[in-house]
Amino acid sequence: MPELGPSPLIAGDTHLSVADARSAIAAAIRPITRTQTVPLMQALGRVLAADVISPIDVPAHDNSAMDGYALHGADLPAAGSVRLRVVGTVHAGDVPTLQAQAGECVRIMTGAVMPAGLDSVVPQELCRRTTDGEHAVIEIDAGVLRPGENRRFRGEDLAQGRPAVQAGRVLRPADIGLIASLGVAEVTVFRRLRVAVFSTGNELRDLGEPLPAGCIHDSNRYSLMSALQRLGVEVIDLGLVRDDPAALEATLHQAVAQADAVITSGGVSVGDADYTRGLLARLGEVAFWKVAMRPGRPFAFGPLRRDGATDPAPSWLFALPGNPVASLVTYYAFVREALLTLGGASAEPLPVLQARCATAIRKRPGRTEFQRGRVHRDADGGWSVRLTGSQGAGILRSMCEANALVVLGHEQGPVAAGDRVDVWLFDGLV
Ligand SMILES: Nc1nc2c(c(=O)[nH]1)N[C@H]1C(S)=C(S)[C@@H](COP(=O)(O)OP(=O)(O)OC[C@H]3O[C@@H](n4cnc5c(N)ncnc54)[C@H](O)[C@@H]3O)O[C@H]1N2
Ligand code: MOO
Repeated sequence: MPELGPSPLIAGDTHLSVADARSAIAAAIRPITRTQTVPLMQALGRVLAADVISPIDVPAHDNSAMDGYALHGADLPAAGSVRLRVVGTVHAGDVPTLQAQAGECVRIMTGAVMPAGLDSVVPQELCRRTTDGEHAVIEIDAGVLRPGENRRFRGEDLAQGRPAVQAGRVLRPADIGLIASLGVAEVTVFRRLRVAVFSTGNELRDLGEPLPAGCIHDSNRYSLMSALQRLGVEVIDLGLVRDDPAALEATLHQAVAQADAVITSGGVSVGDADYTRGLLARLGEVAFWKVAMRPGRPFAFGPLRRDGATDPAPSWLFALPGNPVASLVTYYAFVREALLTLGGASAEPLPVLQARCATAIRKRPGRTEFQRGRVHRDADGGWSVRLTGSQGAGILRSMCEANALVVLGHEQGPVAAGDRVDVWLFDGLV
């Protein structure tokens, strides 16, 4: 076995900025190409691989947006009021054949096809219904309706032949409903991304195992697998691996044989038992290691070769630091979007909110800092953020209490109480 000890931390050796690290990952990875066709009700959360082209206009006809009376906009009065004779009724699902002349209107229900020539609908509560001899009549005052109001146009939602939902979309409930509105029962999606996860460290014990002195329960694998579940990928749980180069190498081989990406935590720093980076160098290539950020500085990324595999694409290793908060922060900062891209999704930038920082924060330029905070709404309608206690990289509790990460940029200096800071909302992240 070749020497796999960690490289020493050389004074002055480079740390990539968070932005450069994100760009390097985005430049390296290519989306998977394999697709499959699934019934619509199995498509929620999957990544659409081909545009859904609308086979019809939606709605298929001009129709009413209200229960009321369809009329000629030209009949609406500029002043005073107008009386219109009701010459028929149209329900949703009817195909109206009647003709309404000037001064006439038609009782119409929401969703019913507009009778030919009529262009406006007055909601029933905005007019008065009376009679004129044996005829029903409505009376409308000036100013309650503009010509053309409350008519929905044929094809205004979707036009026949145009893409209704574009490839790359992670399908949400509204997308499923929209595709159903086209009568489309199956969609083409990318195959599910396969992501292997394992934790490294002699001190780690799994759930259900006794906890000898000096040991801790593995938490990283559980938080990471949970984040991956939310992302909709197929999670391959490879458990715990000891700080033993041979065991780590065997597990990496096992991971690469099955997975598009591999996420490890721990063993990526400069301790005597930190082997992950050395293995990445031997089984693939270290694209970069060490990012100018806190927490999360020791983070390695690169491709692992898949010797003998029919698929020429590498498996990408994201080697996350062991400290529980550092592993989650690096997941949010780098891994989440990378996996979305790898799975074929068009990566949308994360929503960033600006909030007033309740307290001062010490910060020096030259690295990005992620602090755990709780964002809340102020009485004046603005947003404020308060840090959630101890920010140590191992303190998971302050992460649980947070609903956002305060992100202090690379060049930023100290923050004074009341300054505006960028925050990433967790609900946009996971
Ligand atoms: N001399 C230096 N020491 C350290 C540096 C450094 O630059 N020079 N960096 C520090 C930073 S920052 C971090 S983060 C950690 C990361 O180190 P590793 O990725 O090698 O992680 P470990 O040493 O294996 O573990 C760190 C810490 O986290 C606990 N841990 C690990 N895995 C898990 C898990 N699955 N669940 C829960 N907790 C876990 C582990 O017990 C350690 O306490 O290195 C610093 N040191
Ligand atoms: O980056 Mo270490 O990430 O401070 O815990």
